[in-house]
Amino acid sequence: MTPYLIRNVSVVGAAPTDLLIRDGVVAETGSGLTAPDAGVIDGTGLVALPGLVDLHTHLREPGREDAETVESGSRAAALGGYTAVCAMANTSPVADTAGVVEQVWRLGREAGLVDVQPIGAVTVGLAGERLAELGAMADSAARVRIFSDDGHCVADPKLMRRALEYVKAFDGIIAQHAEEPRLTEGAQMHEGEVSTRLGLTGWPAVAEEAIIARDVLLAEHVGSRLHVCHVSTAGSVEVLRQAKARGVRVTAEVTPHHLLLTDAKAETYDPVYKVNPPLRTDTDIAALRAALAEGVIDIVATDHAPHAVEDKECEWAYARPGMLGLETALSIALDVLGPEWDLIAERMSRTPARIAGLDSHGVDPAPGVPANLTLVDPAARRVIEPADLASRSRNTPYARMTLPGRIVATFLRGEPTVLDGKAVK
Ligand SMILES: NC(=O)N[C@@H](CC(=O)O)C(=O)O
Repeated sequence: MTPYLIRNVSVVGAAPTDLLIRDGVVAETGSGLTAPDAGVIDGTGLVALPGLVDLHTHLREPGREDAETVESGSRAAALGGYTAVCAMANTSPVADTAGVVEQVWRLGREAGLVDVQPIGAVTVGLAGERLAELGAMADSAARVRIFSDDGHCVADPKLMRRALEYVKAFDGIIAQHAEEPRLTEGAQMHEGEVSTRLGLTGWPAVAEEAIIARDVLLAEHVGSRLHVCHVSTAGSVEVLRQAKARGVRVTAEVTPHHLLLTDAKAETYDPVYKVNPPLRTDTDIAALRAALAEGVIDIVATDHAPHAVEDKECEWAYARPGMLGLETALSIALDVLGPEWDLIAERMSRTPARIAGLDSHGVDPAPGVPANLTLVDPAARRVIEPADLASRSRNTPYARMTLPGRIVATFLRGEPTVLDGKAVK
């Protein structure tokens, strides 16, 4: 394993230092380090962050390998500065058995570009009718701790209660896609002034807020851990704020796109902007940004949702919801939060690693720490070209936008997965 000496790099925004990476760990830090056998990276002007951790990634394998594979999604993740991703269960077949989660976990190991931690389905086939084999998935080689029917809401309150109770035995988490299905029947976009003008059926904020309110009460009642996926409204933030103040064991994520883009994008009728939950309003964005800074929202998660061209480049009503996120998330965070490195490390690495129980991730580079880290050039600006993305899909909402920041290198257990901004394998 080649050692690497990163010279003069700022670790999470601190004064520049050298970092020696050897045998999978950060071996030494300090100024003027020497290591004749090491590859040298000039870190001047660069920021080293603990490798990013995504709690919400759709890798599409098994079943839709035309849209993404574990390998292509892992490569996209590494290029985005990630060293670990949690793979959502809405594959085909659904990841609702030990066999499927082990398959995804093994494919992640074979790709070797990021740690792939499978998320198991809560209900069989995501159908919302009976619990999947949560215990078998937890006991499998994949050691599943997070369960989610993401893409679907666990709408039945009794089933949600049972799921929360079941995972409590191993300190597991139910990650809820908060969407009351009766309130979003036929929904195409956020319910508001723009949907009224365009004549598209609306997805009201209350459909999300009602489920979060119910679920924090259920989690409180049974004393279990709840995670709320892709929070998108100001009202949801208030429900979460109250729950956290009461000590409910709830964590929440926001996506980069919900921090930046509004429902006004629907006026283009370009389905690249169709997503679940839908893009909301400026008021929601302001509340989400404040909640993220405060910690009412714990983390940024991408909800990277690759879709094949035929599922996306069609009429708005027929297009699948979802957009790419892994290769642009850090740039959007930098754009939205500014160079707040400690906050970025907290929300995109340390806290998601802690929630997911990925102990070797989310730790700031320091002597003896596993070398899972990424190097960012904050001064760089890049134009997003969909054709240049490593994802098999092209549905980025940031096409041809100029975004700040570039991932220069990523290391997974001391091995570079990205060097000079390019994937190593
Ligand atoms: N977030 C999305 O818009 N899409 C997700 C699932 C979902 O949450 O609908 C997907 O799997 O494509």
